[in-house]
Amino acid sequence: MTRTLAPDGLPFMKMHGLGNDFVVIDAREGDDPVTPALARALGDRHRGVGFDQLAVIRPSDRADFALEFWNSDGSRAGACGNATRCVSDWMMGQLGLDRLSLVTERGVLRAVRRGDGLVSVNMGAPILEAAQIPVAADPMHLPLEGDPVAVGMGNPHCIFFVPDVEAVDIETIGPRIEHDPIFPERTNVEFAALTGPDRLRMRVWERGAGITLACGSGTCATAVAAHLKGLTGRHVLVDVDGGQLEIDWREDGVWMTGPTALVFEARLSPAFLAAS
Ligand SMILES: N[C@@H](CCC[C@H](N)C(=O)O)C(=O)O
Repeated sequence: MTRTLAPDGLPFMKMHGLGNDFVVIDAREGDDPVTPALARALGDRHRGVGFDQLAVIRPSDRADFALEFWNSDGSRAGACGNATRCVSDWMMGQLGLDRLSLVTERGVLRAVRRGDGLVSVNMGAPILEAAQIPVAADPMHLPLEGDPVAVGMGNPHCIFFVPDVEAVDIETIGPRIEHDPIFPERTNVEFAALTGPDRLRMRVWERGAGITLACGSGTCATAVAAHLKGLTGRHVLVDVDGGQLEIDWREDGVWMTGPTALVFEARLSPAFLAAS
């Protein structure tokens, strides 16, 4: 990869979806500036900008644009639902559209701005091959009852249904499950409970980022798991720490809808780029 060290720095945007926050770099023109080291430096909330994920916009000949995701620990992620909604919303504004297509590691996805201003993205079909994890919660020596469900949304998720989500010590249990050897690529970990008809409460430990206020792909995976367990229908509301997402598992994929926010636009200094 070559590095862009423009004399006036590198433009970026800060966005969030329900407090799941992102730095977004538009790399459709110019050299590729992103390396694992730059992602880690930028993700540092004290010495960088701080984010849960870094999203890089690239050109595509298959869709309106392509998106690539990095976690704050410098690892890559195959999917990020909230960043997909945020960047799609911004891109629809730039292109004067109210719907568009984009390419991620999952393939071509579609995004739409609804009449109420919320943005929906089709995250594609869930991957259910590993839906019953071969190891139950007990042998993992976890203080949790019930076996987890594994759902892929272009990235791995392991969902535990628990009686009281607020009582789970996510900071302790989350990293143990993320790094358990049964997940060779590590995993995102969700803790969920049914709180009403077709309504779920979910908290998350994200692979490569830790506790976040929302995880779009995790919310999709949790809704799929809840339906597979017979707890809900295919259309659910999910309350996460940062707000609420609407999930609709349709014939053509799992649609996720929620708010987006552009917080500010700025430039990374050449000195920061040179040091990272
Ligand atoms: N916050 C995201 C998920 C980000 C990627 C995840 N941490 C991974 O490593 O798979 C979302 O909104 O989906």
